[in-house]
Amino acid sequence: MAIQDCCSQPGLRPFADAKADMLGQLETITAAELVPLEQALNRILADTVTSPMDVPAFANSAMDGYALRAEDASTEQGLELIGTSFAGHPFTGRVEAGQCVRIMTGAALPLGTDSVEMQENCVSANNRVTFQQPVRQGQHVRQAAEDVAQGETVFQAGMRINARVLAVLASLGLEQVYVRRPLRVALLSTGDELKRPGELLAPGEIYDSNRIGLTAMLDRLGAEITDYGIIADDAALIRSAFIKAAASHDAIITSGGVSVGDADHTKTVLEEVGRIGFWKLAIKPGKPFAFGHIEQCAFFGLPGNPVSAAVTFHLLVRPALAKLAGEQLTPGVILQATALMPFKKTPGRMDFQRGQVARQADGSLGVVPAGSQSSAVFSAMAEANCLLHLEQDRGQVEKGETVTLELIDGLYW
Ligand SMILES: Nc1nc2c(c(=O)[nH]1)N[C@H]1C(S)=C(S)[C@@H](COP(=O)(O)OP(=O)(O)OC[C@H]3O[C@@H](n4cnc5c(N)ncnc54)[C@H](O)[C@@H]3O)O[C@H]1N2
Ligand code: MOO
Repeated sequence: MAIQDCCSQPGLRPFADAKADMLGQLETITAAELVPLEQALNRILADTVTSPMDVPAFANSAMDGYALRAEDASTEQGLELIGTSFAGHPFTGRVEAGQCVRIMTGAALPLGTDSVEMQENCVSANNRVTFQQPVRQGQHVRQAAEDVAQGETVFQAGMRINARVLAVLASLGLEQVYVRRPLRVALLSTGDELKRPGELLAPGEIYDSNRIGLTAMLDRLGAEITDYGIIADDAALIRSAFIKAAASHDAIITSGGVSVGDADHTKTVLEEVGRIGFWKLAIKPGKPFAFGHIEQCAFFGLPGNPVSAAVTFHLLVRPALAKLAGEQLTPGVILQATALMPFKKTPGRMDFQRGQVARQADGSLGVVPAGSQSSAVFSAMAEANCLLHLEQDRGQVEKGETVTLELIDGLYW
């Protein structure tokens, strides 16, 4: 008989249901601004991007060699060399039958030619070039509009501008781009026990690690962060911080104080000054996660346990911020792998255990736990490269069973 999970409780909200409910309650900001490309990295496109031009704008060579008419390549006495086309300095004349032009990679294809042969396959002497093999029509030519055609939709609104997108925007000649304004996010840690790294710890105190980790993730997502620091476990202080932050932010993110202890005020204050969307989910880690609103400001109360805070940020806050920002979120990479060791689990909560996945000698994917699965052990989290998605009703995973997992390496955290 399965041992009952000590922390499973009836009435916890299933993850998928809560997430869908949350996303349904969030409204996307509408404000957009025109920014120079130099400032557009990591911003969200507010508009569809259509190309103002063909890219490339002209047919050009993919090789250093000779431009010719393909059918002329077999001419025994070779072709007359009549000029050179450099990138940025096209050959301006017209090439007639029996003639060719020296051409460099990226140089415009001269009028009258249709193909390029790389110089390694040519012999050039006394202003004549002979070709050692037949030339296929159009070979080594990058045709106009081969990359992007004028008027073509290149990117949809909602795309996050990464370095690759930025380079494409530049290739279209765009100097500026319409993006949504950054989200304004207020961040705070609650807890009498918290000190900033560098401060001396009194007995019973610990360092606030959640805030710097959450700041780093929010930074990577391009949010404008207001750091409210550490707020003591005092309902009045928490209340005034929430009210102040709600007036000028799109979202408030807190960590700690969402459970049921005597010093846990976050959820109670949220109920008082705002509205709770939900509290307590059938997930592990992160059960006491609280979502709601204060006025128009979205509220995300993350549990204090560091692993719970990071995992619920990824599972819930990340998609919520995408909805607020109008970002089309690219789905995570979900894979199946074989458990190379058992993963302890009891039915009751969907469990996002931290794992290390790697390709095995036989080519299959195998996964092992990334150290302790305690939600207080963050060092194991730092070693993980994946999150297992173990269904709510599933029990212990035995060695050899297949599990679903999500890659987390290389993301924003
Ligand atoms: N009777 C019950 N107790 C608890 C339950 C429950 O259902 N019934 N749930 C447990 C679960 S699950 C979690 S998760 C935690 C969440 O608690 P809180 O959100 O109220 O967080 P705190 O109690 O304030 O802190 C928990 C833990 O994390 C440390 N912490 C807090 N903030 C930070 C920070 N910024 N950086 C680093 N570490 C932090 C804190 O010192 C505590 O050790 O509740 C369980 N209890
Ligand atoms: O939900 Mo808590 O995060 O299990 O420790």
